[in-house]
Amino acid sequence: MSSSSRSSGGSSKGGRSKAATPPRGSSRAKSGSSGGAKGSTNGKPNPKGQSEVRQAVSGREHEFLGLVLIGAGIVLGLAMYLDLAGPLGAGIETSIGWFLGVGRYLLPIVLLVSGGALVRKHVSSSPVTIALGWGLILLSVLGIIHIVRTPDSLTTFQDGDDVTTLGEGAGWIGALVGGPLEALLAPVGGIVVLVAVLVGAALLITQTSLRTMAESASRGAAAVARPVGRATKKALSDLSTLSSEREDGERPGRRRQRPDDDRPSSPQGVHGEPLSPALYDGAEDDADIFSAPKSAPKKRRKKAAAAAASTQAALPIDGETVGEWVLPPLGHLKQAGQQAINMAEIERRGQTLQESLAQHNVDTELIGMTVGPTVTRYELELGPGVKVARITSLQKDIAYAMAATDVRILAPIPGRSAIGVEVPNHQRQLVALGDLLVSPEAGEASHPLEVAVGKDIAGKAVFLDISTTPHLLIAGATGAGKSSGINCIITSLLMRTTPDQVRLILIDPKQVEMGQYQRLPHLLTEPVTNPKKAANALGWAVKEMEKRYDILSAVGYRDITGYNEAVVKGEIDPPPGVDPDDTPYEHMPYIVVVVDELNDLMMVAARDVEESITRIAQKARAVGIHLIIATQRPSVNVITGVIKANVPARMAFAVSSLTDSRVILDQPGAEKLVGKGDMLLLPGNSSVPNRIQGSFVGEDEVRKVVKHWRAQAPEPVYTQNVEGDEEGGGAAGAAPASPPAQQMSFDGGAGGGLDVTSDANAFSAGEEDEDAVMMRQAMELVVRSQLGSTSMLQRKLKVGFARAGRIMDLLEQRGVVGPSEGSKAREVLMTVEEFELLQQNGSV
Ligand SMILES: Nc1ncnc2c1ncn2[C@@H]1O[C@H](COP(=O)(O)OP(=O)(O)OP(=O)(O)O)[C@@H](O)[C@H]1O
Repeated sequence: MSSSSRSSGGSSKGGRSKAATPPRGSSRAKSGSSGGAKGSTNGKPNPKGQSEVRQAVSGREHEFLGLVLIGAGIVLGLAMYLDLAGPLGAGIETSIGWFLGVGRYLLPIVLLVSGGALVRKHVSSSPVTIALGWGLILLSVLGIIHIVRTPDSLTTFQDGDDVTTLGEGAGWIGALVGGPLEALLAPVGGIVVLVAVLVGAALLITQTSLRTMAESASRGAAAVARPVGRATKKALSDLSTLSSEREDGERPGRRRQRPDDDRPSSPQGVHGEPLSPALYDGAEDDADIFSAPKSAPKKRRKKAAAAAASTQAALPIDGETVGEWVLPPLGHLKQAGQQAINMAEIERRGQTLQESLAQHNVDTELIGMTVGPTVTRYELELGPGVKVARITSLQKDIAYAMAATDVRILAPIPGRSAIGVEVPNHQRQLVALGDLLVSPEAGEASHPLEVAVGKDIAGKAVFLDISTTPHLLIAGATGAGKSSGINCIITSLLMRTTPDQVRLILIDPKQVEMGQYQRLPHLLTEPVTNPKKAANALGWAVKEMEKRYDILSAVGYRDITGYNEAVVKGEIDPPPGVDPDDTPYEHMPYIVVVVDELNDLMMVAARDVEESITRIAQKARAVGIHLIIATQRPSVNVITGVIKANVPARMAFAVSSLTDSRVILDQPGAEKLVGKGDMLLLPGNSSVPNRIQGSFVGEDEVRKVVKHWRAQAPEPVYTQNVEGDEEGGGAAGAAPASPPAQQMSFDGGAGGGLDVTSDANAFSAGEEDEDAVMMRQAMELVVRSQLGSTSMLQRKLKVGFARAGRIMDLLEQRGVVGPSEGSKAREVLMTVEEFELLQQNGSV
């Protein structure tokens, strides 16, 4: 939304250049007028005073205009609603009434809302667009009122009483708009046209797409409809109860007795106790609004998935429900919204650039300007015979003339006959992660691993698909914005994906950056801070990669996408000799390994770390394991040739030297960046870096998102031995602490324990007692919650996904749950009563 308006406000490509590029003459004229600010006069009276006023107001015009509108709205409101604005107010009301009829009562509200929006800068359009939009809304509303309230509208022009009629209808304006339309298209046709204009005007003001508006409208309608529906349902059921009580004399008594009734026909348990399963621990209470499956559904054989869906639908949050999880609502993230751009100053600087080049005898023409959040790119066309190198040699002079610390020159802009000069803006715009996630580009991002990165120079939101990247190297000097960038990537993943889709390993030798993500259900292990253990974690990822390859090759799939689709469709064909009942082929989530400060790892275990990174980088893409590695020391010791060769995508934040830029990007540029999230992004499939202002997410926002996830899974279930121990070594091939295959396997549903060569029976002799207890617990959990969900078992029993999957299979064999339904929860076939009967018989 904002991106489009900004790029139109600035400039971008064809039309943009025309709109934003002042013709030489006109720019000069503007420059001349603002030149007064520099003290140059042209003999006209008092130019200095004028320019001082203009400077004082410059960039804050919207505030002043907003205040005027608010003032007018208050005065009109006093006159119209309270009759408190004296004779002048009454006179104004009468005159406005002639024109607008009853529509006048809307006017104070429109003025207050527009004024407030202007003052708060919550506008995504120019004042002209807003005025036009509101004007059209007013006209169409008046037209509609006229058609609805004043059927004989056209006759009203002819007799004296009709002035009053118009005043009570939609006024002269309503008559002028609605009358002809009604006469030409009949009332219905006229109303259709006016409603279309109304919607078009709303789109103009909000700068949203029709789709987004329709979605917001349907969300709003749903929010209203839900309580209304519930109230109606309750009223209807009350009515039916009353009528059935009248019909059946015995029933009333029975209903009244229900709380004491021994037969549990409601969500209450036996003896009227609320059905909170004994095995649900106290942590459940922390889950507050999210502990959905607390009350058991009434009916036997009710689909568990439907139960989950219904309980989740009742959650008082707006986040989307995906499987058993609810994504965090967008409201957890702040939005910076549209920020003011001082176009006069931008144009003046463009003129300065052109003039300073002319002073060095370089003939150029300013053909476009693109105002980004951090820098403005001026596009220059060279005069005949002027060499490109002339501009690059004047880099320092240009920076001097523009009073900028440094400028970056694109000579030429790739694919165009133009030179780009990127000059830092005097006033930067904050790019909030929330802005990116509500942008149209976010709607287009469909892959779980598409993460929000920032805004490009045209103000367009940029998403990076880590699945295709497939590994990312982030480098930059200290304070340049690496950690903020990583936080945005992680938070973006947390906002858009569930733990069933993406799992994380966070490696944080700096110890301060990732503590906030502790106890997230997405984590495979708690954030690793010990460099030795971090090397082990990388070694674990290599083993997991190999294991996944084994599984894929055993069942004949080339990559995780095809495999996961087959799992969902139930089309996995196990190899000969493997019993599919014993070996549950589970959905494999993506695994993203984030390393914040590679240097600290390289100092401890350079060889092991390099070997692991290289092996993952070479092969892991197909099995859904991706690396994001950051370092503030972009030296060749840290980013070795081997790592560079295997990690093609680069995110370069500001660095201190050209050499550092070459190490990261294999080209200069990063040394010209201005810090605080200003970056060059090489997505891996191109050698032309894209300049982007990285997004920012505050600690409080991250806390809210993390809290949201923790509430859904109060007890983190970490995979054992991901980090091994300090002595365990971290070599890719060496198993840290040599855990048994069962424990080493990935527990997050990735087919861990799906080692087709291992004994698939989860319950070996030595574990029998423990397993019997666990089976009992699992059965009770599933029956009491009526939710046949493997990941619920995983969470509640604190076991890996593979183990939970096997327990579920045994529950199926015992007739407690139905067969697997892909990613959906299984049907629960046993009722609480049946379970309790079994308990009483001692069969469980
Ligand atoms: N995208 C951004 N937008 C606005 N400000 C930012 C952005 N990124 C970083 N900053 C500012 O820069 C400061 C330093 O950023 P950050 O901690 O991410 O740097 P870093 O490169 O990780 O540094 P170090 O390597 O020392 O940890 C932040 O506290 C923040 O104020």
